[in-house]
Amino acid sequence: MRINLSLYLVTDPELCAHHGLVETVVAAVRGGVTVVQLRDKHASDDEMIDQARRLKTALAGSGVPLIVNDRLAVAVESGADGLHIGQDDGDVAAARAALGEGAILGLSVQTHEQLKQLDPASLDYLGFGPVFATSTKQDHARPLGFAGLASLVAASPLPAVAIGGLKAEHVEQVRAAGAKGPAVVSAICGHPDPEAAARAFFETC
Ligand SMILES: Cc1ncc(COP(=O)(O)OP(=O)(O)O)c(N)n1
Ligand SMILES: Cc1nc(C(=O)O)sc1CCOP(=O)(O)O
Ligand SMILES: [Mg+2]
Repeated sequence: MRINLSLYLVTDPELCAHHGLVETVVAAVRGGVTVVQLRDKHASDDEMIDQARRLKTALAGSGVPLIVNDRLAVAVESGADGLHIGQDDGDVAAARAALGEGAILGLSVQTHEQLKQLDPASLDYLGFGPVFATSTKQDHARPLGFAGLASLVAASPLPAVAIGGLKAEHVEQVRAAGAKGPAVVSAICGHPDPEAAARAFFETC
């Protein structure tokens, strides 16, 4: 499925708590976010299904798809538009079979080895990271830098976003490396004004 990867928001429960999850996402979409991923490592499946349904309702008519992080059952049960999984989050083919052809399926990639092993026919996009070290994800891989990112993008059979420590000031380098756009947590969710924070990613282009 075609997906606009210009500015990809990944939510964080603590950072979104200030304004509220739905309010933060709606503001960020007003600011130009084109994809939203619901990521919550501690919520139960039922809590996450409820959050996903509330976000789907809030995003209705915006054209912005809702992706669920990690949890295939939550993505299917909530009626989300897709799923994002990492290298250890389960089988891509099984996820595609459960989601159906019309859903969006993304995969995290850190190395060329992983790129060679993936099946592009089952996937819609890739997430390359981290570009920089970030305190948002404690167990992240070794930072790629922009040179490492460019090298992965050049070998990628699929469109990709870059993630990890990215701020508005990095947009040009992200695009110059060949990624479709940045995927961002703290620079938007942790900002006092998520709408303005999202908009800033387009003003630097
Ligand atoms: C867009 C995007 N890219 C990469 C990731 C990281 O996924 P993963 O490696 O599975 O790590 P967790 O997010 O599950 O901690 C992502 N979530 N989104
Ligand atoms: C969710 C996630 N995945 C990463 C990866 O490298 O795969 S880095 C990351 C967190 C990115 O948060 P921030 O924008 O606040 O740096
Ligand atoms: Mg994961």
